[in-house]
Formats: sequence, structure tokens, C-alpha cells
Amino acid sequence: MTKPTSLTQQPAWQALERHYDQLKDKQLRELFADDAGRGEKLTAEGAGLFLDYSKNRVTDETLRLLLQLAEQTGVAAKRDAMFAGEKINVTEGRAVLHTALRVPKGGTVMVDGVNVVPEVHAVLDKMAAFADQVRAGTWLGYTGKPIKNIVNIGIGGSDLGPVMAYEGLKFYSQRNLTVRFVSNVDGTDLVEKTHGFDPAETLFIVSSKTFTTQETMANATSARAWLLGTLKDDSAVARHFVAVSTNAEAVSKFGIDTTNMFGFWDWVGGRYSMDSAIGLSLMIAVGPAHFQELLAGFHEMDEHFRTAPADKNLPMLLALLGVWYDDFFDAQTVAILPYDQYLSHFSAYLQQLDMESNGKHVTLEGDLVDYQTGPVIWGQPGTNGQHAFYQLIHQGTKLIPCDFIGFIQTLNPLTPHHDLLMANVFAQTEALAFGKTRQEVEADGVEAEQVAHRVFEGNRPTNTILADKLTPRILGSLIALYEHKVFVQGAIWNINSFDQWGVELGKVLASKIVPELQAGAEPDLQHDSSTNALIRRYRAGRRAE
Ligand SMILES: O=P(O)(O)OC[C@H]1O[C@](O)(CO)[C@@H](O)[C@@H]1O
Repeated sequence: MTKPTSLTQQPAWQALERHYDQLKDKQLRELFADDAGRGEKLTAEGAGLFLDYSKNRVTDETLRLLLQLAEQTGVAAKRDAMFAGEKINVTEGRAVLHTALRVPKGGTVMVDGVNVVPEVHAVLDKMAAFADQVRAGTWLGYTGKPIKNIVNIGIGGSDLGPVMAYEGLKFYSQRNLTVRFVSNVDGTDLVEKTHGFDPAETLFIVSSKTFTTQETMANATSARAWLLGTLKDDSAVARHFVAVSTNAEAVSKFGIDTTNMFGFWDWVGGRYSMDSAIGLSLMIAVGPAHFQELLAGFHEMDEHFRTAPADKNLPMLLALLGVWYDDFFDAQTVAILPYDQYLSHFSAYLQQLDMESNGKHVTLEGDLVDYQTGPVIWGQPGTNGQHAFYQLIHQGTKLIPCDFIGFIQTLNPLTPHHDLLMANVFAQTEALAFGKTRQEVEADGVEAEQVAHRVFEGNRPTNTILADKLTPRILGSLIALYEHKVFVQGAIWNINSFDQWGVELGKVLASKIVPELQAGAEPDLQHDSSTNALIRRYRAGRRAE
């Protein structure tokens, strides 16, 4: 295999380094003063989303060079390879085809010579039939009572997507059903999430791609014990447990009838799986029609990403701006700031999507990278964050590029809340970009020794993403926007965005330590002195309980 030119040797990268030296001290104030039309020019639209990226520290030249970098690193060809089902997840020898999950009926996506779209829709139809039964109260529990409570048991991609979208689309959900999500192996999670539930009215959805994940299996086993503690008959499991997995054998071994299993495929990565059967809990909550709308939004963004010219392509632009700060300004983090309470879990969802995908230190060829890869993703919904961490973004010493996400219409029109909320979006991005100069502070008549504290340097970059209203379709398109942003960045950095070996070592060590915590006699501990001492201290504490 011939190695591609190393990223830092690409002409566009080197030109960007030189360009950075010229631009790094340039103020957004100047950039806006130089071009009265900047705020309208540096925008793009697609799949129901409007992006204003004018408040970024870029000029036409920066954008030209970033687009050149995308070209020189072959982003378009890599994107086409993903959509075509090539095995771009090279360390696991798999295709990466979450985009096939939202191809409309009648479409074609070939994997190993088979069109997978009919299979995708067969599973969606099976999910819809089941969801309709649960919603109508005709899926009866073991004692003949209809199901009122749904508990999704899963972790990582088998939890974060469904919980984020369930919260995101709560407005559209059937309110007589209570839906909860158990993920943590901490028993508190299961105990608290089943608190107050009648087992005879409770359905567990065990969601796990592999059906071997320690946390999920422990929670599912304890949930079954909780159920049988009341219902006292193993055959009750069939009415109260369904599974979502790619591993039919393990599902059956756990005791769930595979007719109650909803499948998906190894070409769907965990963090890209919320629009597969992993979204079953969401579909039950919001109904199959809204779920279809969500898929349509994903697909619309897929098509935009596949076909829009690079300089108008939302995922491409977001990704390139991210690379600009990450690799040239050395920004370590990105804040995701949705101004919508329904998106309270959106940043947590993006943490896995982005950090598990692009938290990599070697290239596709296995060489150590000599540039920064994925940033730390974090955030909170506005306006809460403003009263917590925005101080540091405005006046701290770190550069934190932010994505502000807002909606023109609210789902809950309670005068004057929405105008207050959105005024804060516009005010924050304005304040971050333009700050407040010493002269302006002095003009306010502030005492001389107080002036420095009240100066805002500004020049803090932001993107603003606006959509008309938070609908299932818009949510789908927003998620796909970030999926593809992560893809483009991974393509530029020449890393594999689709494996996650970094989570393995901890898993292996934990399974080794579990028996050491549980052994009756003092085990022969072979760890380092810190780990040995911590284990001994824990064991001593447990004996004293
Ligand atoms: O769906 P599973 O197989 O239980 O895996 C859960 C999660 O564990 C991981 O493999 C590692 O954290 C994620 O990629 C995945 O989403």
C-alpha cells in the first residue's frame, strides 16, 4: 500500500501555516469593518438548516486554503467510498453505512453484492408494527395488563442517541407512556429508573450491538430478576423483554425469544446507530410516522453532504472551520450550545459521536500523527451555561470555538420566553465576536482601576445554526450534519473514525479486577502499588460493612 502524503506535507497545510501567521492577530471587528456584506456572505443553507459562519476568524483566503486542504486530502473520494459501502473501517474490515439506514424504500445500497435497503425497511416495518401495538395498549404484559413503562437498557451508542432524541422529540411523544433509559452499571441507575413501576406494566428493551457489553448485560440480568421477583414465572420474560442487537445467538442465550429481537448490521457503528433498531424506544415514544420523518431529515442531510459544492456544504464547512482552530490555533475544545431545552442531551450525544470517532493518535497506516486530531466536545443548553461557564469563554485565556444552535419558532409559545431565549443567542455571539474595548468601558465612566476587569477582548469564534422549528425532520438533519462533520475531519486527519480500540484496555482490566474484589481470600494482586493498595482498601471497607 502506498502511503499518502503526510498531512503536514500537503501544500495547502503549509500554506495554511503561513496564512495563520498573518491572520492570527486579526480581529473580527476588522474583518467585519472590511466587508459590510460579511454577515450575509459567509452563510450556507441545506436540509432545513441555516449556518452563519461569518463570526469565524477567517478570510476568503482562509476558506480557499481550507477547501484546498479538503481536496488535497481526498475528502470527496473518501465520502463517496463511504456511501458506496467500501470497507473504510480498515481496522475492523467493515463498511460504514449508517447512511443506508435512512435510504427511502426502493433505494439501492450494495454491501457484499446484496442490496441492504429492503432488509433495512423490513426491520423498520417490524419495529413500527411493534411500536403501534405498544402505543395502542394491545401489546399485553404477562398478566394481561397493557404496557405503560418502557425501559431502554443500553450504553454508549445504544443509549446516548435514543435518550438524546427522546428528550429532543418529547413534544411529539405519547404522554401516557413513561420512557426511561438505564445505562450505568451502578445499580442506582436501574433501581431509580424502575422506581415506582409495576413490573406487570413494564417493557425492557435490551439494546446492545454486541450483546456482550458488561454494563448492559448486568443491568438486563438484574432487570429480569426485578421482573421475576414479582411475576414469578420465567415465561413472563417473553412479554416484557425485547432485544435490539446484531447477535441473535447471545440474545437467545440470554433468554429472549429471537422473534422479539430487532436486528441491525455490523456496518452500523454503535455511535451511528440511533436511526437503526437502536431507536426502538424512541419510535415507541414518538410513533412510527415521526420516526420516518426523522429518517427523512437524516437522508436530506446525507444528500446535501453528497451533492452540495464544497463551499456551500454544511458538514464540510463546519469540519474545515474546526480543523482551522484545532490544528492552527491549537484550540483544545469545542462547545456545543443548543438554545432549546429539548436538546439538553445533545452535547452529551455529540461527545461520543465526535470523541470516540476522532480521538485517535495514529493514521490509517498506523503512523503516529504529528498534528492535533479530535477536540474535546462539551456544552450545555442555553441559557443555563451562561450562568456557569461562559465567563471563561468570554474572558478566560483559552480559545473555545462554539456552535450556537437555535430555532426561529418555539414548540411552547409562552410569551415572552422565546424572544428572551433567542435574544441571548444573538447577544452572546455578538459579544464573543466583538467584545468591549477599553475605550468603550472608559466611556461608560468606569473607575480607572476597574477598567481592565470589564474589557472583553472579543475575537472569540462562533457558528450559529438556525432552523425554523425543532421537528423530527430537523433533528435528523442536525444529527447527520455532525455525523458528516466528524467524517470530514477524520478524512482530513487520515485516521479511522469508525473503530474505538481506546475503550478496550479499561474493559479488559476491569474484568480482571472484578474477581479480585469478590474473592473471599486475599487475592495475589499483581498490579502496580497504587492499584494494589486501592483494591486492598476497597476490600477492607467492604468487609467492614
Ligand atoms: O451496543 P454495545 O455493543 O453494547 O456497545 C455499547 C458501546 O460500547 C462501545 O463499544 C465502547 O464504548 C461503543 O462504541 C458502543 O456504542
